[in-house]
Amino acid sequence: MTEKPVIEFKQVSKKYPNGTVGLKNINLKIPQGEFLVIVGLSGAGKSTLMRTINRMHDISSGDILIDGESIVNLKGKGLRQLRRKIGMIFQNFNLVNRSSVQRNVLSGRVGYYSTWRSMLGLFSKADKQKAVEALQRVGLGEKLYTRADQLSGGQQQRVAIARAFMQDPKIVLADEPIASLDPLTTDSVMNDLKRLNEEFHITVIVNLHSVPLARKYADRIIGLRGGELIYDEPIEKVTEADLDAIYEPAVETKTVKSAEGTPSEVIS
Ligand SMILES: Nc1ncnc2c1ncn2[C@@H]1O[C@H](COP(=O)(O)OP(=O)(O)OP(=O)(O)O)[C@@H](O)[C@H]1O
Repeated sequence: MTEKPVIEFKQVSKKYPNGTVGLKNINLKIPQGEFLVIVGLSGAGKSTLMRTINRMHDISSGDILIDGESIVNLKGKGLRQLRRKIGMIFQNFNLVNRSSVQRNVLSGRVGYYSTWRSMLGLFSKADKQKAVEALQRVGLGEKLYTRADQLSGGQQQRVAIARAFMQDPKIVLADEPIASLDPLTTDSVMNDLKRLNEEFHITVIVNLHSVPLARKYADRIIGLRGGELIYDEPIEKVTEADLDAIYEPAVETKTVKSAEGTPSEVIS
């Protein structure tokens, strides 16, 4: 990789307070503008890995660099600035149901306002216009004044994408963004994410259970198992057999391609 990574994991491990291993010695470099899909069985550590990037989870050892700077000890203003440049999309959308679509989308902007201004909803004219454009970008321009809970699941997720876009993020993390959606809606949500990635060079990291979708949208696929990085390949090199191996039940010794392309033994 010649481009400087926007995100770098250096020997990152995470143990939860109850002793469960979330991540084990992860080394990973993600360049700006990549569409990275994380796959793996349930409990493999996909959400944990994603949530260490915006410090929703703290790590136990190692280091995580964003734009070349360690984020693991950030506090206060530094942490707020980090989170401002990282948008997050959740499986269950995380909208304020009783608020309008406009208010939900504008809330993506709160990192740029003082607490009292954002609590009073005192957003600038420019940001209100930006919200309209963000909604138009996801095909929901006419829903500005609709209450969030009057939208379908797919529409709610697209509002969440518009909200993330309002942050002017460098990175968008999408944690199983399509798990609650039907197949048709799934494509529109994935296409919205891909557009953000391609038009604005935003780094997008998505956790997916669907192998066909991972193949369709990813620039690169990484696989986790038991908190370990067991697979890391650009999409051109990904084979069905590789993906099958990642998804085989964790009962026996497997050989899976490693980041360097050399086979490594994985004992589950
Ligand atoms: N807050 C927590 N406390 C203790 N253990 C946790 C916590 N969150 C996750 N774990 C454990 O850490 C491991 C990794 O979980 P994680 O949610 O990252 O997996 P995942 O690959 O995202 O799974 P899924 O696809 O089911 O969402 C699992 O064994 C899980 O039970």
